Amino acid sequence: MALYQKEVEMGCRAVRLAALLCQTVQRRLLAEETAAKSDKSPVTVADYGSQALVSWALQTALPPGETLSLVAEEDSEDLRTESGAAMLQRITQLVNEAIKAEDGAQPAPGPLTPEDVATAIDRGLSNGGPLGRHWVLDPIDGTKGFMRGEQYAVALGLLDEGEVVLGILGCPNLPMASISVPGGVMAAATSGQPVGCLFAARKGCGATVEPMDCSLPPQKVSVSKVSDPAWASFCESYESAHSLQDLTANIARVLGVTSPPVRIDSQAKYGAMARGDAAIYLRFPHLGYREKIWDHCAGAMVIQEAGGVVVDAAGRPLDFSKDSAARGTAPLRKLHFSRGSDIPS
Ligand SMILES: Nc1ncnc2c1ncn2[C@@H]1O[C@H](COP(=O)(O)O)[C@@H](O)[C@H]1OP(=O)(O)O
Ligand SMILES: [Mg+2]
Ligand SMILES: [Mg+2]
Ligand SMILES: [Mg+2]
Repeated sequence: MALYQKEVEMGCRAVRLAALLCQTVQRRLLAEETAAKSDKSPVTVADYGSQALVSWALQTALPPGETLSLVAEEDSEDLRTESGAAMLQRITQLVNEAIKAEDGAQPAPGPLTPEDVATAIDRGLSNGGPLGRHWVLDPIDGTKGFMRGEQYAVALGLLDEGEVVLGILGCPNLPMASISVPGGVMAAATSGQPVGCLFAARKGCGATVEPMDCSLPPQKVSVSKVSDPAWASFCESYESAHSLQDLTANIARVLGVTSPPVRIDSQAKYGAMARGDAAIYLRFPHLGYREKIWDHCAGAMVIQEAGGVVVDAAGRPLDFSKDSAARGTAPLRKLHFSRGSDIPS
């Protein structure tokens, strides 16, 4: 079997399963399904449920005795408090429903308990690092977009000896049709093509996209061939709190970019760019914010395998292998992306 083929299959199944749960929650998003973490960022039952499902699916796909190493965004601390108990119950119910919907059966030896779900979530507490294999997960990247009913991604990468070897992006609300059309996402969503994309990239093997609903086979994707910035479109965060939009507007102006920025949430931007919907992604977080490896690992791999380049503001490649006590952090304070290295930093 081709290198990492089994891992791609494991990862795609895990991401599809998680996306199923996210779609269920997004359809009936209720106030009580949302909470605020200690850093004040929002978290929903779907963030936790998605992480529990990916962790459970990956662990059960490993040979008996092999332990999963997972670096993931969420942990069960708040769910284990008295006030978190009801949320944990709800997550457990959603997780079991998603497993049943996929398989038509509950897992042996029976439905997962709240304790099983909390344990699955906490499997994401690995520190990662340069040795061995580590899966890297953002169970919902773009939680704010998810809560608005817009774009988000289930983002799963795999590090092997410090190198990213797999990237899988489930984007349940991204249309299969290009969004670089007048009317953008809304127009693409009503074009008759399916909505919901699964991007997968394996080191040295290129990147593919297929509909989340499996209605078409995977097809190869490649980044935009536009080399003149005057014809390039650039994308950035929808949330101005996540990136310095004044700065990116200035950079775009200096480059001669004429079209307005495409603003969508999450690593869905990397997916859209991998198939050429935009040519440049500029991201400059506000001072003091530290990017996490799960926010870029899968997306950067998809872009690289689609022929693009992802670098930090100094033009250096991103390093996802730092083993850190402050889990998951990587030296990505400022990030920009382009097909070449011609953007001033
Ligand atoms: N203050 C912040 N600055 C930059 N990025 C942030 C900030 N707060 C959250 N994020 C992360 O930004 C990403 C959203 O990307 P975008 O801004 O491109 O839509 C997510 O990874 C989100 O985390 P989360 O995974 O919790 O949603
Ligand atoms: Mg978050
Ligand atoms: Mg994120
Ligand atoms: Mg997240």
